[in-house]
Amino acid sequence: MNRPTLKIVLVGLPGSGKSTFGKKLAMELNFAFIDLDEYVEAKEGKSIPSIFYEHGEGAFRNLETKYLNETLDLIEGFVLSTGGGTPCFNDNMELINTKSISVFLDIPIETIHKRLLHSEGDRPLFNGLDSTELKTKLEDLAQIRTPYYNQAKIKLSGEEISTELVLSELLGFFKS
Ligand SMILES: Nc1ncnc2c1ncn2[C@@H]1O[C@H](COP(=O)(O)OP(=O)(O)O)[C@@H](O)[C@H]1O
Ligand SMILES: O=C(O)C1=C[C@@H](OP(=O)(O)O)[C@@H](O)[C@H](O)C1
Ligand SMILES: [Mg+2]
Repeated sequence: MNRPTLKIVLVGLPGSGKSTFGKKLAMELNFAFIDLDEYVEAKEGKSIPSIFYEHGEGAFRNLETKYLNETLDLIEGFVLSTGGGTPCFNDNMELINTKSISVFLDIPIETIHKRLLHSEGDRPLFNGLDSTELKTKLEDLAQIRTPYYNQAKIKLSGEEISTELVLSELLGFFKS
């Protein structure tokens, strides 16, 4: 059987579930899965937090763009989960839209806030924030970043996103 060539790129706020849902979507569609943060970490041999803390956010953004280009140029299809900031720097959203079908996971901030309060792992943007500060930071990020996310070809709004919903939106996208 021929391998799929469709490239699906998930965008959205940190905590919207891009990494978790992307892996599930790829598995259910039998597509390859790439998480851009994991790809950067594997290529650089460093964790995202250590890149942030040792070299600064600017250095991370340059690496993110470099590896976004590299992954988008892969020949075979895939589901790619980006980082929350990926679409918002270095004209990355334009690049994503030129080379893939972009999908915005538009999850309510309250849901994201709850998820991140219970989530493990080091997220440099939220390091050391209490619950109230985290909520404010998420609201600030949403205000700045939503105009970028809204450029996605498909927008999925709600608390729970399913593979069926993605497939039905993809069908609508290709028919229109
Ligand atoms: N549908 C979901 N329901 C409940 N918790 C979720 C769901 N999707 C993701 N999470 C949790 O939310 C946190 C952020 O998810 P993650 O996939 O890392 O998001 P992102 O990659 O967008 O930052 C993780 O702790 C994850 O387990
Ligand atoms: O929103 C951001 O700027 C970031 C989000 C993270 O990815 P997730 O959205 O997968 O958490 C990661 O790329 C990095 O910590 C920066
Ligand atoms: Mg992620």
